[in-house]
Amino acid sequence: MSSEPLLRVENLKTQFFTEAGTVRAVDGLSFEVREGEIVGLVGESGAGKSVASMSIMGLVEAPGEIVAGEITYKGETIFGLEEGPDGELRKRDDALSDEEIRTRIRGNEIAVIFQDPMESLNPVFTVGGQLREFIELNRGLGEDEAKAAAIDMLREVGIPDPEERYEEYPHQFSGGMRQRVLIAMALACEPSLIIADEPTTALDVTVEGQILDLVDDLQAKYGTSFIWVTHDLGVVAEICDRVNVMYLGEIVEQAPVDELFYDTKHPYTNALLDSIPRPDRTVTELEAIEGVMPEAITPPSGCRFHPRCPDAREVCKRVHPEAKVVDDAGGEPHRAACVQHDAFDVGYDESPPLEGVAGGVSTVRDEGSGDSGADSELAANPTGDDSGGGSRE
Ligand SMILES: Nc1ncnc2c1ncn2[C@@H]1O[C@H](COP(=O)(O)OP(=O)(O)OP(=O)(O)O)[C@@H](O)[C@H]1O
Ligand code: NI
Repeated sequence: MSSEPLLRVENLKTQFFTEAGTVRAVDGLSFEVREGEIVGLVGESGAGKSVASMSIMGLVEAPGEIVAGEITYKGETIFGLEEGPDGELRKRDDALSDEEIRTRIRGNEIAVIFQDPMESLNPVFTVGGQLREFIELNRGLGEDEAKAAAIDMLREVGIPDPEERYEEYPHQFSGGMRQRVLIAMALACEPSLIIADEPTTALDVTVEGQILDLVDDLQAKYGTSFIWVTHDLGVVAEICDRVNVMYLGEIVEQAPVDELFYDTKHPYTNALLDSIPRPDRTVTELEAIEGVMPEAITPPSGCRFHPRCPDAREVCKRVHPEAKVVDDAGGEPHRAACVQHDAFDVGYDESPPLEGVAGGVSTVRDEGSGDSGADSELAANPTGDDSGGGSRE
């Protein structure tokens, strides 16, 4: 690869030290974002998408901690660990300080948009006032200039009558309009990267579609890169260039968006695809993925998806696969963490199918079967019982 990516995340591990145990929320994440790209982070609730986003922003709070990995942004190390003289982990000398991240990176270089605009907007101040103040602080503009810039931004994100709306309070805006305000705020400092954490999840589909179109337009105009966090592959299809599918803190598949949809390499991605609405299927045919995602405190041995995987074999209980290149998609690596691919060579083909788990059961349940015995069994005891002999690292 000739040019350095905008953001590079390598082997990132973020854990929460709770009374119940250590939550391995992000467990060895590696991906990159190139200039002008929209990169998806997709997976079910609890996959670690938000914790990954917070880690990149330097916003992980106790009892959470980044325990491994390196994050590089524009060639600069914004996070990195090394072993100190007593073997303890400490921040590397060349990594930015918290102060530098707060003043130089957050907002100016990397901005974030969260799902709930009411958490980011103060209900007692006008929308315009908040946007103006943000621009004043971050761009060093005077009050009048900042106000003009704020009104321009409101217009830019498609808010009608921006001069009048400037004087209104957040509760006077609809959900979609509030989300547009947050996009305006994120764009206001012309950051190179915006991390959007499910910003359209709470909106109805029509409004969601409008916001996605807006982001597409703004992305083309400003060349801003995005990390788009979502549980919805439909959203991914609409705006992402490349996708990372996450399961229990790990990336299980990584590919350009068309490759992911048309040449899916991981059974979990397949299951996610089966669970999105499609015009050719009725609602009763549409099914959620069987079972529930296990807790990140005690992830299953071997492949973490094996207790829910229709393709699982004995070997999947033992071998923990790291995502490997399984296909070359026109010069773009297509990675998957599944031992059924030749790249793994651990004897998947000879390994007997697993009994008592999802092996051989279709991901799409029969209509009306509801919570049948078989399904509940799949959901039960997802951690399995063989903790010995695993090559989990
Ligand atoms: N403050 C915390 N303390 C303990 N565990 C936490 C904390 N924050 C997150 N976790 C755990 O980290 C894991 C990953 O959570 P995260 O919020 O990143 O998931 P997510 O993929 O963003 O899910 P969602 O789609 O629900 O937003 C989960 O198991 C969650 O319970
Ligand atoms: Ni989240």
